[in-house]
Amino acid sequence: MDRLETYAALLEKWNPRINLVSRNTLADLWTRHFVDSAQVYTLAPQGFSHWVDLGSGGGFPGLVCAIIGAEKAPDAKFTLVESDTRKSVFLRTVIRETGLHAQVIADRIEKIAPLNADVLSARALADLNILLGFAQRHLQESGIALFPKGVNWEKEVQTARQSWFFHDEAIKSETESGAVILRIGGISRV
Ligand SMILES: C[S@@+](CC[C@H](N)C(=O)[O-])C[C@H]1O[C@@H](n2cnc3c(N)ncnc32)[C@H](O)[C@@H]1O
Repeated sequence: MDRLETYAALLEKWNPRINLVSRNTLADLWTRHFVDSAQVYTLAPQGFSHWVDLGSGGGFPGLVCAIIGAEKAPDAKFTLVESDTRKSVFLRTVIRETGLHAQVIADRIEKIAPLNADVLSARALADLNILLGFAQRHLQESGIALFPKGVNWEKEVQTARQSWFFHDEAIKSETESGAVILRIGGISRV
């Protein structure tokens, strides 16, 4: 909780300058962003060792998961990929101020070397079809992808099946009616 409080204070301080979360969700930071991200952590497999969050922005869900992981999985490594330099500086600042075991790669997901994650997350980054391409590049064969998705998730899954084989489970979101977290594994091209 101390780490989350530090994170929240930095977010409130930096947000007017770099728009890490939309201004109308800042008042609702704890539910809309912290709890929403924390629920993703609960779906990760036991004993994971490298969690990669793509397009982290202000750190959701990756940084919140890294904060939980600092206590629940102290040996695990967290990597956040964010191409926007100013947002990366913010993420590194929170990591330093909270003493987390996490690194930030300030580059494009498509450009960097494969990260070999066993857990991969991404919220509000891209269509499932695109996300599966990212997952194929950065996730181990036996790894698990966790993608929060809005009410149109079924359509996204249907479309993605035209290009990808995968098994999926849709877990109801605790924070948004009709939304889910897709838990996906066994990803390969059709
Ligand atoms: C809509 S924001 C979502 C941020 C955060 N995941 C959240 O849910 O609050 C998408 C973020 O992904 C980053 N991004 C988009 N395309 C990217 C790419 N190809 N490589 C790395 N970062 C990317 C953007 O800079 C932006 O910060």
